[in-house]
Amino acid sequence: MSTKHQTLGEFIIENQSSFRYTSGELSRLLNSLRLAAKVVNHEVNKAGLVDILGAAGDVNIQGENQQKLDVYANEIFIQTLTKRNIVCGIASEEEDDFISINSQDEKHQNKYVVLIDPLDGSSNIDVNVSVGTIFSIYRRVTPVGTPVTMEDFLQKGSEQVAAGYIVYGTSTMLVYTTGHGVNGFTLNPAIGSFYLSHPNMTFPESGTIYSVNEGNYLDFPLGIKKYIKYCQEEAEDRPYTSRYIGSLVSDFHRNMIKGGIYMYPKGSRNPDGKLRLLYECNPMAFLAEQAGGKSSDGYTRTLDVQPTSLHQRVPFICGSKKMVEKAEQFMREFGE
Ligand SMILES: O=P(O)(O)OC[C@H]1O[C@](O)(COP(=O)(O)O)[C@@H](O)[C@@H]1O
Ligand SMILES: [Mg+2]
Ligand SMILES: [Mg+2]
Repeated sequence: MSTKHQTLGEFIIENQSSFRYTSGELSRLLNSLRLAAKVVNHEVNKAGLVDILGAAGDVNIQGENQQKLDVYANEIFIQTLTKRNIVCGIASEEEDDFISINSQDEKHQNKYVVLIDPLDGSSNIDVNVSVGTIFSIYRRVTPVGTPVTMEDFLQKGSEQVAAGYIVYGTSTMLVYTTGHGVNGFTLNPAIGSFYLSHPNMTFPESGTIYSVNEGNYLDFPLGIKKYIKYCQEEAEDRPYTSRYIGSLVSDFHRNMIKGGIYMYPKGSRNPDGKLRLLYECNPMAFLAEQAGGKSSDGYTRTLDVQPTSLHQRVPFICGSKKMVEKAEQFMREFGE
């Protein structure tokens, strides 16, 4: 059967033997994320017709006004994973603390924890610009059958067993890795199935697209300012194009297909950067590296950063290998 006709469900089963652990549990977990993605996609597509736009009225632990779709997506992913007795713990951008889930089946103790950004690009929800969901999966480190602890979540990104995102855009795609390359699946809304549309996705080694919120330019470290000037005035392969959607998932997806770099540096408003290490930077860094790209905070490889808290933020540079290396060179030369 040509891969183009392969559904995500078939692909997961077929590739199960390549997983680090082959108990079928990770396959069931990925299938649950696939299901939750379809439910959220259904709601996203009719945003504007149903009462899902605007603020929900609460503020999350990040101090951000939660959007109704943030709350809805958060509930759908947590319910879907909890009801299926598939994970032993969940951490989410929209939850202050991690959720410990006891197995409903004595004989079967779950081994995986999931960290999610249920709705990425919240500022774009009300203006019909593409948004996403990001997930990161680890095998727990504490004994199976005992309640999960913070230790199970504060693992280095290099320990991820799987990571991915869903982009709710002109089409809805689910893109993920289990450490054996990156594959993209497009949802056929008429049938309600994801099909393998982008096998073995890879970052072009270099590109001419840079994605950064230049509105914060004055605040940027000198190294980043110099790199942006390099893109605009010095690079041999000019002209470069500035493209910034304001949804990490969408900017990353475009740059992975066309070649480019995404940057969210630190600045006076965000002394540690804005993006969250555990459920934004680590999963995107794992995908980037699996697709031949690169990711760091300007100095340290993102996946080597030892997490210290659930919602910690880090500076983030991610994309085509040569472009990230160039930006790192400017950071080493000019620093903060
Ligand atoms: O508006 P800014 O400061 O440029 O930030 C945009 C960035 O913040 C985010 O929206 C943060 O993610 P959330 O929407 O999940 O909070 C990223 O998707 C995006 O790249
Ligand atoms: Mg986000
Ligand atoms: Mg979010």
